This record gives sequence, structure tokens and C-alpha cells, in this order.
Amino acid sequence: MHSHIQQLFDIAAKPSRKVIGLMSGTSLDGLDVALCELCGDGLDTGIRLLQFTTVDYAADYKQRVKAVFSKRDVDLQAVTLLNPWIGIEHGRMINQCLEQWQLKAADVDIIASHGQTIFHCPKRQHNIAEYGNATLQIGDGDHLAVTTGITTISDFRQKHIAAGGEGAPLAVYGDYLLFSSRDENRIMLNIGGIANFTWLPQTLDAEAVFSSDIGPGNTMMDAFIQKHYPGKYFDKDSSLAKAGSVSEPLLNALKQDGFFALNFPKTTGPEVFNLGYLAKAQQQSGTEQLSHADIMATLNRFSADMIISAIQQTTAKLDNFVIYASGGGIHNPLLMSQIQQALPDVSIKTTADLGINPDAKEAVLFAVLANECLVGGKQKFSNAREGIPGVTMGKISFAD
Ligand SMILES: Nc1ncnc2c1ncn2[C@@H]1O[C@H](COP(=O)(O)OP(=O)(O)OP(=O)(O)O)[C@@H](O)[C@H]1O
Ligand SMILES: CC(=O)N[C@H]1[C@@H]2OC[C@@H](O2)[C@@H](O)[C@@H]1O[C@H](C)C(=O)O
Repeated sequence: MHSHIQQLFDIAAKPSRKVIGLMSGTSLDGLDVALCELCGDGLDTGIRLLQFTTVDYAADYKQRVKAVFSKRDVDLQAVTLLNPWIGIEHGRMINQCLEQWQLKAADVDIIASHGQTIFHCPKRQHNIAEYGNATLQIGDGDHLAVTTGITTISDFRQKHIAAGGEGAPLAVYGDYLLFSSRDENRIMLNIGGIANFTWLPQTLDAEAVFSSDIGPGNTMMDAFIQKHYPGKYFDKDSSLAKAGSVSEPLLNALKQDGFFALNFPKTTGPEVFNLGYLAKAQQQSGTEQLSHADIMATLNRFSADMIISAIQQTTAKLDNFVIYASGGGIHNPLLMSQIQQALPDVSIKTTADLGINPDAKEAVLFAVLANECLVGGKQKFSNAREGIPGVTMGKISFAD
């Protein structure tokens, strides 16, 4: 038996595993690094978040990735060069974190790397007959493993698509295994660049679980700030949005896209929800002359309204459910207050109330997926009807 197979066997046989979960999202703010200790598997997964940090991306890193991000026409050489380069850069960031945490590579069993999505293209978005769902994450796992000396599991979304899904949201697996409760129905609402949610019935009936993207979370607001206020990356504390007024004509135009007519589950990205989408809606509604504050107020309300309607649509006949929010959007006070005002009888908490730092949640979910890849599979959790294949995900890269 190759020592690599023995290594996997030994890790799987341990009473607990130290896994570094990584998430780099569509907001491109930084690399989320979550050092977790996991035991068990499936619904018996136990997890402790030992360390968490977001390693901010330097301006140079952001520029390099943005040059090939969510665009149809890009420099293929740049993509080819970035794939190993991001793997090495992420590896260097992990090595810095281990040094800060006074840990060595040998103290970590596995890295679970999401990589960086540069294009997401479900069939219902491209509508090209010969092709199915597709998505592309770069930041090669082999380069990450060699740079850190740690066995790495990466590229999770391809198996999801190979087994019939759209490659996202993957949060549903970790949400179901970590946050299902027999005491209450739960909605796990993640507000990142794109907003997505998972419905967790208190029956724990896997057939009733589903997860879907909703539409833009922060991505259009961020893109507007980054275009018009160089050096700024987002509307901190909603200050610009609070200074403006919502334009109803623009808001109505923003809500017209065919994506919102699709049934759940569905997925999307900045390929659809971007400044071109905003410009088109402004042209259709004759609102090109709006102030920046009014545009930001309207984009904020747009994200809030789509989140609210997704929740109302899902829980129409239910009253006893609790929302647990996560992702950077929870730090947007106007966004969160609008959601709460529209759902006055609903308790809106964060995953901190469930013991998981809301900023770390997505990175933690990839650690759970890696744990399932190594020791899971017994807990058959799938829901083909809702686009949730019952498969393990991830490609394994050895450090030598
Ligand atoms: N104080 C704040 N005020 C307003 N918005 C904030 C604040 N702090 C963070 N954000 C928002 O959160 C975003 C980062 O959130 P997060 O890291 O969840 O995004 P992401 O993980 O890249 O997205 P995705 O989940 O789509 O991959 C920022 O770009 C910003 O829009
Ligand atoms: C293709 C891709 O990277 N999608 C992301 C994006 O960011 C939020 C939302 O859209 C979600 O569907 C997904 O990430 C999270 C981690 C997921 O897969 O659950």
C-alpha cells in the first residue's frame, strides 16, 4: 500500500481530526482560514473552531483576480498563471497563520480548500443545449499541498455537478449535519456577495431540506463602491445607503430579471448581478441621473427585498422558525434592519448563537465536507429533487 493511502487511513482512524477550512468568496475581501477539530461524521459530527482569521488580500492580489473574475472575455494566459499562483499564495497565507498560532504543518491533518470561483455558469444561465451545469474555481490543490506540506482536499463543486447539481450551494451539507435541530425549524441565511439560504425542518427529514441562492447579497453594493470610491471596498455600516432614498422605478427594474422567476433551488453569481445589470435597469427605468446615495439605498433594498421574499415564499404556511444569519452582510445594519422590519415576528440570530463565528461559517463548512470525504458517507443525505446529490466531494492532493 502506498504511504499516502496509509496516511489517509491513519487520519480517518483518529478519534478527531484537525482540518483547516478555507473560503475565498465572491467579495474577494480575503482568505477565510478556519482551524477546526472534528470528530465523528454525518449527523454525529462534532466540531470545535480552534482558530479563525481572514487574511486580507493585498490590492495587487485583488487586481490580478478581478482581471479574470466573472467575465466572458479574459486573458487565458492570466487564468493559466493564476491557477498555481493562487494555490501557492493561499499556501503561504496558511503557513503565516500556523506560525502565528505556533503550530507546525504536522499538527494539521487536512486542508479543505474551496479555491476562488472565477466563473459560475449553470445551464439555466447559459442555455446552450450541448452543455450542462458548469463552474470554475482556481487555486490548485497540489500547489497548496506542496507549499504547506499538508494533504489538501479541494475542488469540491465539480462532483456536485457531476452528480446532477449546479455546483452550489454546498452549505446545505454542513448546515444539515451541524445545525439541524429537533427543537425548531431553521433557516440558515448566508449573506455574502451572493445571498443563499438553507431550509432545515425540525423533523430532520432530508427529503424536506433544500438550499438555494437567492440573488445579490453584497456583490452589487460592493462593486458600486469599488468603482466610484477608489480605495474603498464596501459601504461601511451602510453609511452611503442611509444618506439616500430608494428609487421605486429602479427597484422595480432590478427585480425584473428572469432569474427571479426560476423555482428554487437555483444558483447565480456576479456573472449576472454586476454593474452591467445595474446600468441596464437604470436605462430601463430612466434613472441614470440618480445620486450615488439613492443608488446605494436602492441596491441595499433590492438585496433585502429578494431575501425577504425568498424567506416568505419558503415559510408561507409556517410560523415557528428561526433565522440564523452569517456572512459579511450581517455587518450591514441597513440591510439587516430592513429584513427584520419585514419579518417582525421572526427571530433573527446569527450562527454565533450556535457556537460558530458567522464570518467563519463558510470555511467551517468546507472542513465538514473534507471530513465527510474521509470518514463520512454512512449518513446518506441527498435530495435529488432539490438538487442535493448524495455524494462525497473533493479531490485529494498529497504534499509529496
Ligand atoms: N461593516 C460593514 N458594513 C457593511 N458591509 C459590510 C461590513 N463588513 C462586511 N461587510 C460586507 O461583507 C462583505 C464580505 O462578506 P463575506 O466575506 O461573507 O463575502 P464572501 O464570502 O466573499 O461572499 P460569498 O459568500 O458570496 O463567497 C464585504 O464585502 C461587505 O459587503
Ligand atoms: C459558485 C460559487 O462559488 N457560489 C458561491 C456564491 O457565494 C454564495 C453563494 O454563491 C453560494 O452558492 C456559493 O458559496 C457557498 C459557500 C455555497 O456553496 O454554499
